[in-house]
Amino acid sequence: MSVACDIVTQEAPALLARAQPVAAPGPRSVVPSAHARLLDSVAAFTHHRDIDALDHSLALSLAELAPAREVLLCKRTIDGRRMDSLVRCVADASGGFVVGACDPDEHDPALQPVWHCMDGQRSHVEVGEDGCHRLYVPILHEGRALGALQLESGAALDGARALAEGFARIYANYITLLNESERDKLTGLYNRRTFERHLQRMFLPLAVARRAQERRAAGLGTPSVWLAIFDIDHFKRINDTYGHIYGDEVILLLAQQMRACFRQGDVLFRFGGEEFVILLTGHDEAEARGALERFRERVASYLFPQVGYVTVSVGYARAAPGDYPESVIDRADKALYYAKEHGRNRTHGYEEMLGRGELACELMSTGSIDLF
Ligand SMILES: Nc1nc2c(ncn2[C@@H]2O[C@H](COP(=O)(O)OP(=O)(O)OP(=O)(O)O)[C@@H](O)[C@H]2O)c(=O)[nH]1
Repeated sequence: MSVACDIVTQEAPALLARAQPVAAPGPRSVVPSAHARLLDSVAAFTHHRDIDALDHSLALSLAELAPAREVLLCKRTIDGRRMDSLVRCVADASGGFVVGACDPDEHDPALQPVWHCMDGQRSHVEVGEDGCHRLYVPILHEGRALGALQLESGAALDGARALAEGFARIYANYITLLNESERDKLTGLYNRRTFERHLQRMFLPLAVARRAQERRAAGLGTPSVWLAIFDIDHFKRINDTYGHIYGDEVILLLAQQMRACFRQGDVLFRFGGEEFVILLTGHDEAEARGALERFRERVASYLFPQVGYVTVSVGYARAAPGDYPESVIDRADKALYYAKEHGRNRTHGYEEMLGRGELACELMSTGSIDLF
């Protein structure tokens, strides 16, 4: 089986270095015992505080210890309806391993057995007609499948089953803790420190190719990535009038409106306070603007308990491959500032405003333009 992968450049070299085979076994007393190797692997992968690095390390540890010529680690979204991420670790010709992150496609027939393993929540071994042995192990937490592992080998993998199940249990506990650290506690949206990783993911070549393919099938052009920033208008007044508990409830309900309004592939963040960010794709500026305007109107017509009607101002900008996260945030922020300055409850795009010459004039008159 083969699943196309983008190699993640930051992590792979370090992991590859660790994956090189030992040249020759030394005297028996210095060869680490199986237990010591196992503990070493667990210590190595639970050392990571970054989820991508953790996923790579788990796949590599299993490939080395099982041993397996290929390990897939597939995870699904919190609502369980889509695949969220896929990591593939595969043996290369030199005896080492290559680890890469992929853009998962739940319709890919090669991934159906992994998907079924999550639904079935049971591990099992299969031997294919090609003589290939495959072990499937779900990653379970509190009765829910967070994802699944697939190990592939030319030899029987029954002996690796307990090992993979044990790793899956440790991983489930650990990833739950890490997930909590990546989410905003009040809303459950991603927090700011995950933004850079999500922005990079939007530009993985396979993610771009897949979006382009979906769009072509729908008769549309290749989409761009857009970053939008929302800010609740006069939120201080809400807090001052109704108290912080009602203020928090507005934030919570706004996050629910975001989830209900945007598409599955769009990524939602709370950056802090009453500031929210969305990474969304749109075929052109009009499409991105349309999605954001729908959201703004939806919020404006929603009756918040006790507080009444609340509005948001929106600024957005196009994100290009290689953009520094701070630069694209800064562009969207300038458009948001313009929306705030021109009456609030409005949506403005950085490029559209630059095109009309509005933003440059505005920023020069307020003295906030960056010349360098
Ligand atoms: N309830 C609640 N309030 C928060 C939270 N984080 C920030 N705030 C409050 O949000 C308010 C933001 O006020 P400002 O930055 O003056 O902005 P604003 O009143 O929304 O005005 P504009 O943005 O100009 O429309 C402050 O009163 C903060 O104390 C939070 O997590 N919960």
